Amino acid sequence: MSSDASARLDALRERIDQLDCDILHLISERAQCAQEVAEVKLAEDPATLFYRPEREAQVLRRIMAMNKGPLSDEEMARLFREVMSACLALEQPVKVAYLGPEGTFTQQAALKHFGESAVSLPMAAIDEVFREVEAGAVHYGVVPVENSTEGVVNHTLDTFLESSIHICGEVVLRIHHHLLVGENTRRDKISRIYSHPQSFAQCRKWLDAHYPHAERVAVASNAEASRLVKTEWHSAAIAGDMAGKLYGLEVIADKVEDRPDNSTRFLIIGNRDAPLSGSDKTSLVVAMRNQPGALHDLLEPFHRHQIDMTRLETRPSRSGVWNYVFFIDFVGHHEEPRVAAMLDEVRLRAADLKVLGSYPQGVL
Ligand SMILES: C=C(O[C@@H]1C=C(C(=O)O)C=C[C@H]1O)C(=O)O
Repeated sequence: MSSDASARLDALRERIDQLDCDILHLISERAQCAQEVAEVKLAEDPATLFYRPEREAQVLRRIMAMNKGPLSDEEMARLFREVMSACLALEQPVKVAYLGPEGTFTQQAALKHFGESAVSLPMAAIDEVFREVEAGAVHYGVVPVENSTEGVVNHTLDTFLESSIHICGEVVLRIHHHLLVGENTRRDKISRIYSHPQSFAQCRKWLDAHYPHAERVAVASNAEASRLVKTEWHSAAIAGDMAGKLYGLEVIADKVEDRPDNSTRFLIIGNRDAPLSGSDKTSLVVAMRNQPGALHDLLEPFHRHQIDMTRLETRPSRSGVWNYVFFIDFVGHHEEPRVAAMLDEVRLRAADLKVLGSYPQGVL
């Protein structure tokens, strides 16, 4: 290296050392503020929840709005996500149950939403996640609710019908699937592929084109698929990064999902509603009587109050009273007067109406 370049490098590194020192002090000062916030919250209410979804969403949105680069808004928000996660852990580490096992996309969604300092616990089934939250064994739960390619996760919606749980957040994850093998796999002899049925469905065309003769074996999770591959020389798995890393598998074809925009939406469930964050969504379940015009009656107030509906799902009723059950997501918070007025009208027309929760729109 020339002496000029070497001198420049030294100067830049000295500057970086100084900046790191400043960042360190600023992060520590921020963490102290968070500790004081905890004291204020406790003094107000001994049963307080330290985690505040609406405030976290506001912090991240503000950071993204202020960011001028060179790091992207998403990258900057991801860094601040971790700073907040660590600050919250000083107040109280947040405990989160997710649909396991370890290595699932739901775990990845939990990490994306709560950061690395959260304590996350894998559950074997969606109802178990609900139960843990209801019982107060964890603060929050994370469950998948819809995939852009494969549609809704019916089991999650059905569980809401029988639960008093609130939705207090959403997180959307881009889903990339890879074809993975173990160190003993004979790559030219792959005759069996393991994966979760949803993942098979999301990679159907790719598999038809590249492995038309391999047997497709559906298993309970992509993590389980990855585990099985370790023990067989003629098998591969379709799974995501986390599951592959967990079992030390190697990617032999990456991003094999049929649609490049393949993404899954997850819900954060808890025992309390989230206050207004300024950019919110609401989820409802509505039962209508079995009579002509019922769907029109339900939708008309949304139209008149100009409320933006983002999803409408119909599920078969599980009791005689609820003939039609509709799950509806829309933009707005139930505390906004315009939304409250619309809800009052729908309530009069419906056999039953339950607000599952108003929550900040996914930021990351
Ligand atoms: C510091 C607070 O508590 C938690 C930590 C936050 C943060 O680090 O910015 C934000 C919201 C809370 O989850 C707060 O409520 O302001």
